[in-house]
Amino acid sequence: MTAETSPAAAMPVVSLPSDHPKIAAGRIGVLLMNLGTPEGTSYRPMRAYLKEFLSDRRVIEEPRWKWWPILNLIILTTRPGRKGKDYASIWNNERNEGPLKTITRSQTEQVAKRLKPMAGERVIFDWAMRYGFPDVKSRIKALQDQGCDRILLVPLYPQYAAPTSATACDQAFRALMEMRWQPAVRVAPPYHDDPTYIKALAASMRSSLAKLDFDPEIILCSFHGMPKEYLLKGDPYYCQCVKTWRLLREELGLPAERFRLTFQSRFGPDEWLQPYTDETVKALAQAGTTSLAIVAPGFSADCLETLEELDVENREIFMHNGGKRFAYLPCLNDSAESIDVLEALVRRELMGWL
Ligand SMILES: C=CC1=C(C)c2cc3[nH]c(cc4nc(cc5[nH]c(cc1n2)c(C)c5CCC(=O)O)C(CCC(=O)O)=C4C)c(C)c3C=C
Ligand SMILES: [Fe+2]
Ligand SMILES: [Fe+2]
Repeated sequence: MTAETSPAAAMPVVSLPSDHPKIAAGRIGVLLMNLGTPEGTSYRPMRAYLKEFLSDRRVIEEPRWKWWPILNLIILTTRPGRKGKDYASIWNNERNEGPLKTITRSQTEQVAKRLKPMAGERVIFDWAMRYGFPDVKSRIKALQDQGCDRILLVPLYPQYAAPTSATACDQAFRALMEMRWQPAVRVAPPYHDDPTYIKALAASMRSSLAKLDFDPEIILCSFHGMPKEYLLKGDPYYCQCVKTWRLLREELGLPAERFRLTFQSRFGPDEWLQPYTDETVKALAQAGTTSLAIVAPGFSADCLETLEELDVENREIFMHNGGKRFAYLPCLNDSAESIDVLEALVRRELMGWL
């Protein structure tokens, strides 16, 4: 006898109101998140992108009253034009987007393909950008609309930093703040010392080096920089970069003087993590190094900071100061090794959910 038919139950029957919304549930979302890229290379989209990026308190920690005039009256008048030209030189004209977007989309599609046998229809893979589009909020909402009541966030940064990994998660949590029925959320941890990542980097470097017609005297291992103050306040980024560099050096069997750690992309007058990539390139060339290669293991995908800053600007610095042969070794991008890394990470972090 069920509760509904029991004589004791002159009690009300449990039923949903007819206008109760039908909410899909039972699926799992995996959201790969990278930094972002402008929507175009002309002044307006460049300005919009830089304004969103450089207004983020995770990126620039200066007090608002101090930063607002610098950003709005100085940086946003000159930088959009100058950086727009740089973006134009690396732009994917076929798709009309920055390479970071093209590569992140491809990484997501390939990880989804690899995990299909395990994930079936239950797991939905998607990707988002912290600044610009597709934005994190709308993709989280889209996952929820498709029935994802569990979401794994995957910041595509091997080394954790507040201005990258944390701000991507902040944006995801802002989306959750607007939800009545929040999905359960997991965040993939940094993978700076994951053996799959180190082995993938070593394999990729060996194959890129084998294609060169010279054996570089020195290889720079260049990471994106950040203000030194962030390290002193407790950001683990620097230490994780150092560990990646050490493990990669050991994996490649290179001595420290031949495989050197540097930090690029300094912005503003404050001291950033040292040694600086551009100053090291110049000093090496001036001291007589004639052949140099640069690799950037902190970027999961090639972007402005690698294709333009390293392969164009730093190449020029090296050549103008007496260097003869220069090579930029590409990021893992959407190579099979890169997908090995992401597949292992996602598999591990989905444990217990699937
Ligand atoms: C000004 C402060 C910045 C901090 C701190 C910072 C940290 C940081 N950034 C990356 C990865 C990327 N940064 C990229 C571009 C970029 N970075 C900054 C500033 C800071 N980054 C700016 C202003 C820009 C835009 C370009 C420019 O105007 O110079 C990119 C490339 C995006 C693309 O579309 O190609 C990446 C990737 C990391 C890992 C990091 C860590 C501390
Ligand atoms: Fe940056
Ligand atoms: Fe840069």
